[in-house]
Amino acid sequence: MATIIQSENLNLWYGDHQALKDINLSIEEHQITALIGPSGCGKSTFMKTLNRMNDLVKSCRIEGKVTLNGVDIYKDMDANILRKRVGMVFQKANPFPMSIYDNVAYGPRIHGIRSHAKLDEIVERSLQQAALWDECKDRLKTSALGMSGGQQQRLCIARALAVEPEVLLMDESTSALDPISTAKIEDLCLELKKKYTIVMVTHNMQQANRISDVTAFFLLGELIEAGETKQIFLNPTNKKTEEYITGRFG
Ligand SMILES: Nc1ncnc2c1ncn2[C@@H]1O[C@H](COP(=O)(O)OP(=O)(O)OP(=O)(O)O)[C@@H](O)[C@H]1O
Repeated sequence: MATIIQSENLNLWYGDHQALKDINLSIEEHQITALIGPSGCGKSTFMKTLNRMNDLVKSCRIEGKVTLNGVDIYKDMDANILRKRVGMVFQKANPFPMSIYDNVAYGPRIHGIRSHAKLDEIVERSLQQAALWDECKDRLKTSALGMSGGQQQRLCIARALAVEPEVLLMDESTSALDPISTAKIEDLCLELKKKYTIVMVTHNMQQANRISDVTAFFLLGELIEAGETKQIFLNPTNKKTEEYITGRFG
């Protein structure tokens, strides 16, 4: 197993508020890493440091290091290249107000792909990978906004996959979905990890337990404990982790 992303002594402030405190965490290739913890503990903030989404927040200041395959993403990597390699899917599906096809072709077009044949191929491959092709192959030119919530979220996954990232960040990507759509996305994640590395924020303990390989528990900006999911859920080292996963707070 190889480490793909590593955070080293990572500290982050929004103005005077320190939202991340000395986070050291390795993300392993082809694994699903779940970030858990109560609201406001820094899970999303940490995840956003992995593709520099916090660059967009003016008050945000970062110290420490995040590396992608050993390269410092804050010092030695262009943010656009980084975001192509580390894609993101948000809590609420956010398809662009355009056709299904154009949503998926959007990223590849931005990265300079013009050939219709090539774009057709990418759109089909990405929708296949997102387990959406069969449901929408006959309506590719219709608006993405006419899809169900679960379909829209899988479309956002297809859009992220279209630029062939290495890592997929998923920020509570099933929290707005019904159980059937959630199960579809969970199955999809298990399939996708063969090719990609997935980091997900989830409030759903069963979900973390069901599909992740590694679980990291955050509390008040600190990484309390990270380890193999089975161990974290069956035999956590830290009392606070145990209290959280058994629902005693949060
Ligand atoms: N853009 C921002 N500007 C200022 N403070 C922020 C910003 N984003 C997050 N924070 C603060 O940083 C802390 C961590 O927030 P973050 O969203 O990372 O938590 P979280 O664990 O993902 O929470 P939730 O589970 O509710 O999404 C919180 O105190 C939050 O108010």
